[in-house]
Amino acid sequence: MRFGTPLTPSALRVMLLGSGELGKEVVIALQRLGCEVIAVDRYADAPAMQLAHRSHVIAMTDGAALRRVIEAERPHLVVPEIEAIATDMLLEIEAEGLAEVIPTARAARLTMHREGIRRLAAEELGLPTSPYRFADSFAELQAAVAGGIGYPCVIKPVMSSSGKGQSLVKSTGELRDAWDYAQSGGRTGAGRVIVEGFIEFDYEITLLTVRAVGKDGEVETFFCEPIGHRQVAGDYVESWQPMTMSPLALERSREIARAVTGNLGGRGIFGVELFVRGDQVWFSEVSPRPHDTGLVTLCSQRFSEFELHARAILGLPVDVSLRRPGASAVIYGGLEEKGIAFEGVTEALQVPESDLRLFGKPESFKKRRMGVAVANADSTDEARARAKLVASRVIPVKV
Ligand SMILES: Nc1ncnc2c1ncn2[C@@H]1O[C@H](COP(=O)(O)OP(=O)(O)OP(=O)(O)O)[C@@H](O)[C@H]1O
Ligand SMILES: NCC(=O)N[C@@H]1O[C@H](COP(=O)([O-])[O-])[C@@H](O)[C@H]1O
Ligand SMILES: [Mg+2]
Repeated sequence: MRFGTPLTPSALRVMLLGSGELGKEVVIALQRLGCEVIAVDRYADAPAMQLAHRSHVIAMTDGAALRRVIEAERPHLVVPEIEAIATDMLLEIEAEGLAEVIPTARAARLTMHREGIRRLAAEELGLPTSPYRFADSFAELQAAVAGGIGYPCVIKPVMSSSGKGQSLVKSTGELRDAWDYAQSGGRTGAGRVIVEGFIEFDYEITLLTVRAVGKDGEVETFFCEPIGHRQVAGDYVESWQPMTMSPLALERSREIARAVTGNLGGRGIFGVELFVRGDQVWFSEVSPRPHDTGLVTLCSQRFSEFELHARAILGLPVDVSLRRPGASAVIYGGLEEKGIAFEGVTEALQVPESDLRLFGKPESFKKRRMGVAVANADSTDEARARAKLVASRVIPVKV
């Protein structure tokens, strides 16, 4: 990769498809390494757009619109930041050599859709997963549950994230509402759902896995320390690193992560989501990009997951070492308002070893993630208490 000067013909141009809080940190990391960054998303003034050299608002699921913006900007690298993108067009763009897609267009296509990644993991790679079926109608959903998945089960749109459209269903009476919610709650509208058998896990982790060029010039796999996290209604509320695991569970987690990221290929960071009970490990899903639970690495690692992503995609060496135990806690909007303000920031940052990100999203929703608190301590328990205290002191208010 040749590093140049932004806004001149020598620039190394990187286009982000998706410009949320995760992309914002990637932009910072890329710009520190002298890249020219173009941010794209479905709405104006998205967090990463507020920093990028240029930005574009398009429907990223519209292939023609995606091609137009890539042809106009001619980025060297195209970096998906969200799953809802016209990934068939990314395959074409990669095949034509128009731009390099991170980590690969195939990885973006398989993971945008729960069916693609689930069939790859369970049916091709033979990895342990929850039992699952797909359904295109309420009748098919009923048949899938009656035909073996049973209760409790989890129902999700095939294209969604952060728990959007997801329900935990405990009995037949709740099935209709779950179907309706999956039809209205996904990121790209109605359609197919996955129904998964519920895994009674002891805990769940994200294993950040980096594919980056190693000492001998070949792509190697690096594992960050596991991240523990807690989810409410399918959305992450807090995470911590390192998560203590049995040696066997950690080894199995790494084997699964190596298998799935090795198949997806390319360079970059992957968030491999795993459920753990005792020494047993199940693959849940994978993001071929930074992961929300990995926000904790802003304080816990030598290089955050965003810096690691930037380094890996630019072909630079990585260092995945932990710096100090840390934790993150989400700050929700709590309000349905545009241009909200935040009170209590001074008090929040009086908590020892703490820090804060306010993402700058132009509009708040009750359950929209608007910021995150991070904190370090000697132990993850103490770091969690600190991060939660910081988050609780930040109060979103209407202006
Ligand atoms: N089959 C399952 N058994 C038990 N818990 C589950 C199952 N599927 C999902 N969950 C719970 O719901 C959470 C969110 O599920 P999942 O990761 O599939 O959704 P998502 O919308 O892709 O979330 P994100 O985008 O934040 O990763 C999981 O982290 C887990 O806590
Ligand atoms: N679990 C995936 C995830 O956390 N993605 C992050 O949330 C943003 C969308 O937020 P929004 O829905 O508030 O616009 C995405 O752009 C990405 O940064
Ligand atoms: Mg998930």
